[in-house]
Amino acid sequence: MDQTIRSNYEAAKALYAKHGVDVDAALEKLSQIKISMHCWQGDDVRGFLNKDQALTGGISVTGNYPGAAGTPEELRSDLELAFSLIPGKHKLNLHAIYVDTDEKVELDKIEPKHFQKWVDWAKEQGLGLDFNPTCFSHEKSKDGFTLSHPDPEIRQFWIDHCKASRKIGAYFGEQLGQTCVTNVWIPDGFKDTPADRLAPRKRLKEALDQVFEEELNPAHNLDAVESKLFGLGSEAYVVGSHEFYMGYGIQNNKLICLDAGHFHPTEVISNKLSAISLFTDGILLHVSRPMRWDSDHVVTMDDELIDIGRELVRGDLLGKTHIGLDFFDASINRVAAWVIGTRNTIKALMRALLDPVEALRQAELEGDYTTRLALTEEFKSYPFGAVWDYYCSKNGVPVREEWLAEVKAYEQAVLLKRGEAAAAPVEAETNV
Ligand SMILES: C[C@H](O)[C@H](O)[C@@H](O)C(=O)CO
Ligand SMILES: [Mn+2]
Repeated sequence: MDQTIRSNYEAAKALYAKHGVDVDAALEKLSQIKISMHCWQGDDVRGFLNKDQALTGGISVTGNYPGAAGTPEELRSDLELAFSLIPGKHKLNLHAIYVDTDEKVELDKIEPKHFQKWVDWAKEQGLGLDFNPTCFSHEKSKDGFTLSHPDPEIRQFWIDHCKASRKIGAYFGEQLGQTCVTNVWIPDGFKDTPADRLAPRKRLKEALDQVFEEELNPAHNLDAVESKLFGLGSEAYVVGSHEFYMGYGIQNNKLICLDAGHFHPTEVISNKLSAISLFTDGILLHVSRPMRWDSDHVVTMDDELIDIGRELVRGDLLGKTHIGLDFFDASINRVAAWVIGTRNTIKALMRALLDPVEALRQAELEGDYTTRLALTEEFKSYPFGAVWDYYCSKNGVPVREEWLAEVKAYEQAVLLKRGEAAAAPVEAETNV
């Protein structure tokens, strides 16, 4: 290891130790945290099942940066580069549309065998896998409803798809020896004020009961449910709202998924963690960055990311929280997007682990809010960068912005040589 990195680390360690922070122990803890990196940043949420199908479901990717992955091999190659630039061993989060098979298979008929190549690859790479049914970008979701659709046949199609997805999740967990989280998110909702808010929610509740009917080994698969406030074309009403899934998750022992972009603009998920943790065995996060709306910008080191890290550490929630990422930006190099967002998430957790939590708690208990604020502010300029450099170097990944040269070289050698079709911009869809 570079001598400057080591000596900067030693100096930083001594400073943190003055406030009772054991930096080596913090890094050991950090190395145990897995981030579930989402595959869909690599190809603008297209997948390989119906590649020509427009992205629907009220989500949107904008930008036309060249080099989007067009095949599973390309996506895996891009992921390998991204993971090689991120410290630690992590997980990959797959969506059902990322099937890797020559067979023409429908969503309600997918099986573990259609994902075998992903499993083999994950084993080889030492990665865990998470999973999601894809209840959008499909002919049967074109009018904006899936599990809560009034037509029982269409509803059944999506129920069968979600059931099939859970079995794939369980297969991932069993094969890889790491629990898979299978997260159900559906776009169902109305553009304008509904006449009946209750009926679709009743249908969704009943559909979910069928989806989760079969008991699966929780060591292999854990189910999660993800709420949303609104989407493009579902501005007035979303069937699977936060209150709906809070109730469903708590009543049925499902992980509640909190996506940072799925709430009112002044609402933050960091402030929900401690409350939800008191009533559930586990939580799933979709760390994202909303800008004015659920825009899924790449995660940066903003106040909310720092607060999410703090809440997980201070509430001792790391053991029960599954940390997933959810952003998709097609206006910048997609591998860089993964690296920036994932490194930031890990770095925010490291910063939280380096906070003088005991001293802050003590000050708060004593009503000494002056000390609480003073320490919090001073720690913002403590040398966490030196600790981060050491952690990256120790984990054999590039220090500071050195990773960018590798991404740029890959862009020249690989990404820019890919077909133009793969890089065409994806337009926003609206349910009209
Ligand atoms: C592609 C994801 O499943 C999707 O982004 C979902 O998690 C979501 O957040 C929709 O807004
Ligand atoms: Mn999400």
